[in-house]
Amino acid sequence: MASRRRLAGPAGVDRRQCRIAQPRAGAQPRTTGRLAVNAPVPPRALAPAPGAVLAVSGLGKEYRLYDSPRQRLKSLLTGGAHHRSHWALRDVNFELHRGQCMGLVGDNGAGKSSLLKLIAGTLQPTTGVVDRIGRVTAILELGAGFHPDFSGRDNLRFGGSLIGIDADGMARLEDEIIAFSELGAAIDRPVKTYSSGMVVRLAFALVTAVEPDVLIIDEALAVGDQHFQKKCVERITQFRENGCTILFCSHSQYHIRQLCNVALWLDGGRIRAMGATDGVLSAYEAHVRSQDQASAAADAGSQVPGQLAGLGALQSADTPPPPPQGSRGAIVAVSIADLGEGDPPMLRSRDLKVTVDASVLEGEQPHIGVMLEQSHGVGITSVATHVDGAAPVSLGNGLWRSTLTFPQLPLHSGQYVVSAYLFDSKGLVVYDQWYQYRHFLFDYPTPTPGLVRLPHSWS
Ligand SMILES: Nc1ncnc2c1ncn2[C@@H]1O[C@H](COP(=O)(O)OP(=O)(O)OP(=O)(O)O)[C@@H](O)[C@H]1O
Repeated sequence: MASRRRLAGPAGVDRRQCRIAQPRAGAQPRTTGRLAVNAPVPPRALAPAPGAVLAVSGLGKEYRLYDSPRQRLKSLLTGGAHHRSHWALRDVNFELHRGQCMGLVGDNGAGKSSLLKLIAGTLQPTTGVVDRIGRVTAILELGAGFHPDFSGRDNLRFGGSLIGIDADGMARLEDEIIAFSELGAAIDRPVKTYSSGMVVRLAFALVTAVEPDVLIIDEALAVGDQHFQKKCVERITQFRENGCTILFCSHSQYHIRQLCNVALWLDGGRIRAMGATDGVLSAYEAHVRSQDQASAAADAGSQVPGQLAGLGALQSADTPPPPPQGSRGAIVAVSIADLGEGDPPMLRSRDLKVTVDASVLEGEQPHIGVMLEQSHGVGITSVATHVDGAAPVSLGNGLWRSTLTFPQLPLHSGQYVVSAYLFDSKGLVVYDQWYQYRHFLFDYPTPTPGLVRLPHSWS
């Protein structure tokens, strides 16, 4: 079922040993459409190392920018260079093995989507190679490949053929795909009558109907309602447990921490860090915080020192945020016991006791998480009921409560902030979050340098 065809939206390629670009030593630039394909000799072996299912070597992507359509036409007709060059990716190298799940993070414009499209094969590299083994399925622009005048069912058959599901395969899978999409009778209506959520459900159900060897997901969890998100995360988790290799790009650090064992941070088209998820995300979060503080300082005017401006911006978050739209649950209150007066208030107790109240739809069993940070954004700890084998207590009428206690809070004097999270029953989907909601001061009588007071002994 090898196929070189591409679906403009959800894309899939079913190939054994699929290679996107073959570099030739000393090759002259070859022009295909607008893209010059001139892959220099990559720094490493071309074939993935034993056990690797994906190898990216010396990968680069140049976009050509024209000032006007006229310049573009002139360039095509004369072959001359009438463009400005923008390198979205430069010299990207990594390998992924079977069962690895890699989260991709980076600022807007860092090159994440370009990298995923190059790996999926919907974009050609300017330099370097991508070597892949087995069936590669990409969930990029969900639903973009559907024809609006055809019914959902017709689109399934057409779209399925593009990702390597033949007529017999589709006959076997159709019922399951329609059931997952929950479209019911609407499956026989033209796609142009669907809401965007319905299109997304159909597209996700189709492209994940057959488990791939490599699954590429670009922000798929950001679309659709929470019920759909939950089903997506469960399916992705199942694939991961079965040994599928996953590349997952998301602005949700929570989902990356949940799903991925390695992470890659792209910065200005280059790899800034790659390795165990926690280390890479911590470094990336510190970078995001320093950017936030710099822009808060700029907003607050030059008379406010940088860090104080950042704190001011964080404290204004003490107003409860509105519940997320179409939500299956929402946090309704977050309180800290024994707070004094002042802004921020002083914690009068030695213990930190945080109570989170949440409301969820009937039949839901939620979980609750709490994150504690220094107020200028240095993380201290995150805990959650599902991780600790605990559960919130039902107060009736869909209301739930968890109280978290840190006895003898082992921190030094300083200003701290609490964030609260509401999760689904498996701790996979974030229903609601009150990020950096409650600030407080803590006073420890003996001033010593450091972040925490760890239990310790001398000998
Ligand atoms: N078709 C294109 N033509 C020209 N420039 C492009 C094109 N697609 C992307 N770019 C540029 O390449 C850079 C990387 O874009 P890309 O979409 O890969 O980044 P990203 O990390 O996915 O960003 P975001 O998080 O905002 O989606 C950006 O500067 C972008 O403007």
